[in-house]
Amino acid sequence: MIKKKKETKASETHEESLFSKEKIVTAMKGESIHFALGLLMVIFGVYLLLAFTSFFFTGGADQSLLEHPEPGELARTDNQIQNVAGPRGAQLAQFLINGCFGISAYAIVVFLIVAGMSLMKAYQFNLLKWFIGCSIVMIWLSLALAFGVQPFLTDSFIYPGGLHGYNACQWISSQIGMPGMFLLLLVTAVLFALLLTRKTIWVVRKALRPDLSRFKRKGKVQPEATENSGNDAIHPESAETVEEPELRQPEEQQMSSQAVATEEEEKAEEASEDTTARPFEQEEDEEPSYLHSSHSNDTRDARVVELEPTIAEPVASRPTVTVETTSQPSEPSFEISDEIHEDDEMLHGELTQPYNPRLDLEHYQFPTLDLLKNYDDNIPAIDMEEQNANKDRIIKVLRSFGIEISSIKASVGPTITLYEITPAEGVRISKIRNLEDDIALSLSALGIRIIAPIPGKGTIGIEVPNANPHIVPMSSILASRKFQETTFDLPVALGKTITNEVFMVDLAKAPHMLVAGATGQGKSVGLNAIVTSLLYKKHPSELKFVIIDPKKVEFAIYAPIERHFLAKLPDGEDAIITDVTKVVQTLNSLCVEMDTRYDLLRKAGCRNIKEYNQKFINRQLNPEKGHHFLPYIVIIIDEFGDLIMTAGKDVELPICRIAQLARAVGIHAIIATQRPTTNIITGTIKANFPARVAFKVASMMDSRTILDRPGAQQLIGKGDMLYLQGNDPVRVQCAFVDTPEVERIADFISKQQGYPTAFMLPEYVDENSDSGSVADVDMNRLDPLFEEAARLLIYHQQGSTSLIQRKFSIGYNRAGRIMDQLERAGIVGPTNGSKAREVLCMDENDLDMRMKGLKE
Ligand SMILES: Nc1ncnc2c1ncn2[C@@H]1O[C@H](COP(=O)(O)OP(=O)(O)OP(=O)(O)O)[C@@H](O)[C@H]1O
Repeated sequence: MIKKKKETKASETHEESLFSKEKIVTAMKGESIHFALGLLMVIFGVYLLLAFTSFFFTGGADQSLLEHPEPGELARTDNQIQNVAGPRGAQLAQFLINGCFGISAYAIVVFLIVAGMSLMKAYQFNLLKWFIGCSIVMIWLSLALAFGVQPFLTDSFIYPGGLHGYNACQWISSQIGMPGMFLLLLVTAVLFALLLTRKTIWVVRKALRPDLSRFKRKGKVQPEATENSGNDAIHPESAETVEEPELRQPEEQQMSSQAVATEEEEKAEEASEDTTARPFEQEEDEEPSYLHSSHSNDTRDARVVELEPTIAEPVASRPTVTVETTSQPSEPSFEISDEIHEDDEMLHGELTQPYNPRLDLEHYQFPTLDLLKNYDDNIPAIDMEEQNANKDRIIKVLRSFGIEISSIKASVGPTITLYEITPAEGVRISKIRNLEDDIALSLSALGIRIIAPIPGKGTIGIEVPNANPHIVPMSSILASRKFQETTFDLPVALGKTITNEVFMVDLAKAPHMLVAGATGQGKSVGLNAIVTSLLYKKHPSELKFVIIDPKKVEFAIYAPIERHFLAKLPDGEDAIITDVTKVVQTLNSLCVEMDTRYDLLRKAGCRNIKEYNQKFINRQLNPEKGHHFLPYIVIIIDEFGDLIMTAGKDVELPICRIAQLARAVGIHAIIATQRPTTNIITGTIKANFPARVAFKVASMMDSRTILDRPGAQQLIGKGDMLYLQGNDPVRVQCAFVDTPEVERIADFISKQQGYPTAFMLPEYVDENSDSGSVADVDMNRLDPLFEEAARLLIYHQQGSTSLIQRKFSIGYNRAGRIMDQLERAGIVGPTNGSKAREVLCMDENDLDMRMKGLKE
């Protein structure tokens, strides 16, 4: 029995070996046939080359013989044909050049040699591409020559475009005229060039606009090389596929001068666009010899050292170096990976210029200053009488309390005059401070504020309201050089200081602002001034507002700019949020947005939005991996007190999260309240809103709540405010912008082309809310986008409805339905609070199987 088994086994082994021998023989035969065929093609190509070239010199003499040969004349040994390729070569040349394609028949020679070399495996070419390329060149050139050259060679024996070119050209010209023929040739040439290299785009652009400067990339990735490189190292046969010697340079070469690098990049780009391979000898010459030494049958000394200079960008320019050592007895593989962050990859190809976020709305015009009211005529001259009277009174009052002063200086602001007093020697500052009320009484004016001492100076300030205050028009602030030339990321022009200086803050640095003031003291105007100054400086692609207006009327004027500057929830009907439940959802959605942005920043290796956007602009981040230009988001919440009263912690918690974390990702909050009490402006909120704006408040307590000090109760209203950031508050007269002005600005913007919708915030699904069960989802009527959506989520490994919405430009409801179907199909997991759903399908194969199951 055992013996029988052994016999069977032996015979099987014998058969196997025979079989494999057969296979080898067949393979060898196949290879020989290919080689022989290739050789024939090359030789035939060379023969045609000789015939064609000789035809140009001898064709005239041979013409009559070729066209009217006596029977059997050409077959005779003493034929009179002068072509070096003999009568057959002359006939071929006569047929292919004059009879068919003219001079462009040389394309046949090129293809024959290319195809032959490829079959012989001397060089590797993509034959289909070469075939199509040669055919197009041949046909186009024959037309072009017939069109452009033939008319000038009327008495030559050669038809430069051949009969084909001549006839085709005649017919097309008869249909579309000579100019039409010319344009047709031009456009087909450009399209073909585009097919060959994307550089054509640049060349055409440059031709259309010569002052265009090419964005010099510092480096780029050749994704094909990156993807293949790992395999190349493991399978030597993959070395026979397309190789890019430039991409496999040793490190020193990588570090060569920028000029060389740029040249090489261009070469590499061309190489990647052209599938033409390099000769194998060339590869072996250029690559380190050990590159091909692996994976022979003898693995004892196999070493693979692979250099993948995937990225030539300076930060990530270090190539991944993988050293794999295998030996007998085998040693553990050893890998040194000087990792390049996946998202630091630079893109290449058609991306020749920095990304321009404004390009989507490239014709967008910023609002003009003439939309604002001009109050210039109203500025009153300094009332010297008033100034002298105030000075005398101050001196008199102080004297009556035994305080002598050595000098007094007045700075007249728009609504307040600051009297700067230098006390005589030996006068204690606290004494003056204690007399604040008495001085105010004797000056019989409200709103006296004593600053003792003025920070950084040894003087005491007494602020006295002007008898005739004048408003600070928004136009004067926005027209100021300071605003016009600002380099702030989010410039907020608040008004003018007491010394008539334009007062501006950078909201990006603020980074969150608390605005308080009793009713009617200028809060709404202040918020409008903030929004207006941002609208005058920012493009719709760079800034989005989330406006929360529980009073429902104050901010309705911004509704028209929804598609330009507003952000809203995917299912939000109005971009101006007035409903408390929507407020909670929106704030939570902003937290999701914040988390997503942090994720993007982390992947990109950036610390803040500015760095991130800069990288994106430089095309160092791959949009395919979810990267996109991030606009700043400014959240404006009016009547915050009302919200806290109705929604309490539901509002406070997300606000605090945003205030604590969102700065780096470009989300900034401005909250305004009439009631600056401690139950509304809690400790946590205060701690996270370092920039405070106080309009006049009702009591000293309120002032303390908002500014941590008294003073705001003494303001005079109408936009008189204190701005605190850091230690000392600055008194500012807020710029005035009234409703018709804002309406005009909104109208100006809304009339321009905008985005299709408002900026969509990510969805937020409340874990506790009663959402419909997925069991109810109808799987018999799958959405037409179901499969594509599944592939998208699998690719990104992120189960996000907003991703589906964005990619397919569909509404929230449809995206939500698709998501429910995906959950039901087991492709994504259940909702996961504010996070994206888990994708349960690992790859496309898995999906294909599930899809099959669904279709059955
Ligand atoms: N910066 C300013 N310059 C001149 N006048 C101003 C300024 N700000 C406000 N005012 C005047 O004060 C009035 C009330 O201002 P605003 O509507 O901004 O107050 P508010 O604090 O928002 O009040 P509420 O809380 O009741 O909405 C304005 O109609 C205007 O006449």
